[in-house]
Amino acid sequence: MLEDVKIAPSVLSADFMHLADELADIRDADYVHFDVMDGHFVPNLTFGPDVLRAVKGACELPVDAHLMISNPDEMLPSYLDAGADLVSFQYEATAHANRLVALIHDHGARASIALNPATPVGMLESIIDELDMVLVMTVNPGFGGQSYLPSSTKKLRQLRRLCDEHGVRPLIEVDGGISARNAAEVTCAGANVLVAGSAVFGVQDRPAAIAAIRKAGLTGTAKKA
Ligand SMILES: O=C(CO)[C@H](O)[C@H](O)COP(=O)(O)O
Ligand SMILES: [Co+2]
Repeated sequence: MLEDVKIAPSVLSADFMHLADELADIRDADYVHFDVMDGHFVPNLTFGPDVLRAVKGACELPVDAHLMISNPDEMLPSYLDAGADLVSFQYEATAHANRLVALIHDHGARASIALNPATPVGMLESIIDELDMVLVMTVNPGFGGQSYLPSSTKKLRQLRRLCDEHGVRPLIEVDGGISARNAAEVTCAGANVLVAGSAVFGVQDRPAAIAAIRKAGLTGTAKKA
């Protein structure tokens, strides 16, 4: 059976002055990707829990919160209370990954760990069975509009192998530099949730951009099957 490909446009690249209209434009997507940056873990600052709550109220898509923050242990509850449906925290930002995964599950949300490009997938060996998703950063986090790091493709295959060895099938999300041009490459390597910021919000026709990325991604899925 062919695997589905989910599209998660990142509001990092949206027009913040017209966020409600921007969200209406991506209703064909599967998630809204919400990048939280704190100016410490990454050299950029974006939005907090109140904006997440507003986004949640203005759109019907599940909110896929990506926390690029140094203190997820302290801040995670605020994002869960604000309505995040799926939460990724960065592996590099905590010594208590298991505790955070349990906290997310206790709130009824889905739990994910994000790996920076320099963090090997082997770090997930002892926790992979507990995860609903793994987010593979395909650029160094902090900014939209960067180019896909080619080494990510091999890493996705390694992650797929790790999941196979454990007999688990978490979602595999790729984030950074994804477009219709490389969607097939990443899905063929194992990704099934594609974050796209500039490739969606950087063009006029967002529904067409989402459809093009999905179509290209499905081509890669078919090759893998
Ligand atoms: O987490 C992120 C950056 O740290 C963003 O989700 C990502 O960069 C999306 O933007 P683009 O598709 O333009 O690369
Ligand atoms: Co992100």
